[in-house]
Amino acid sequence: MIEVNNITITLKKDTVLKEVSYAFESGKIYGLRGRNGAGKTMLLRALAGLIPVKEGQIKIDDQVLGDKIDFPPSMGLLIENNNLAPEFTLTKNLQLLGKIKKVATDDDIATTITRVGLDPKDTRKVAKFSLGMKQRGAIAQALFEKPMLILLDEPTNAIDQQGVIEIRELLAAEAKRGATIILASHNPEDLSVLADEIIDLSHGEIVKHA
Ligand SMILES: Nc1ncnc2c1ncn2[C@@H]1O[C@H](COP(=O)(O)OP(=O)(O)OP(=O)(O)O)[C@@H](O)[C@H]1O
Repeated sequence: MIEVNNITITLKKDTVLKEVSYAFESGKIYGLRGRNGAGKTMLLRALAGLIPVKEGQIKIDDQVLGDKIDFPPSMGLLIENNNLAPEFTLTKNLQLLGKIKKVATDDDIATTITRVGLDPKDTRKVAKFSLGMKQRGAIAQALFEKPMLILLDEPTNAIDQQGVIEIRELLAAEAKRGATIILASHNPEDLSVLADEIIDLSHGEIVKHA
């Protein structure tokens, strides 16, 4: 359970999130909707522990972000550009990242790469990947450790039509596993097909949710 309690975030005198409160449950997919600059990415960043929250509070399973924990302990993240090292294969990238937490086996890595529609045996460096392949790789990076909180900014960007259907199925399966998924998207179909709840943001405020 993730609780956002009345957070206000001001960056360089701009209020980028204003009195935002929401409760996110496990096993559900939440869609963030709103115009460019509405605050979707800022909310994802705050949830990821990437922006200090000075007004209000975010609790991850009763632990306050920035107090007992700096980051959600079990989190998969895809925000803006992918962070894959271009000079390595995707498998090598995930193996290197996996060394920090040591929760994913080589089998988990291969399975996740297959699930995003790529080949775990591909010997090409990520630098040689197409845009859509890089995006699939970034989704694999967000999912390979089976995180309980998955934060995704525009996950289906650059992915071909058939791939979008596959990625949606994959995310639905992750929610079924029990993960909480919060995604920002400009694709109305991503939101209507995937989201259990849609949260509308405008000028940093939640204006509606359904
Ligand atoms: N580093 C920063 N410092 C100050 N303000 C910022 C910074 N980054 C973003 N902002 C501001 O925060 C507000 C919210 O931006 P955010 O990136 O969350 O919007 P968004 O809803 O994700 O938009 P988009 O649909 O374009 O991705 C915007 O007004 C933006 O100008």
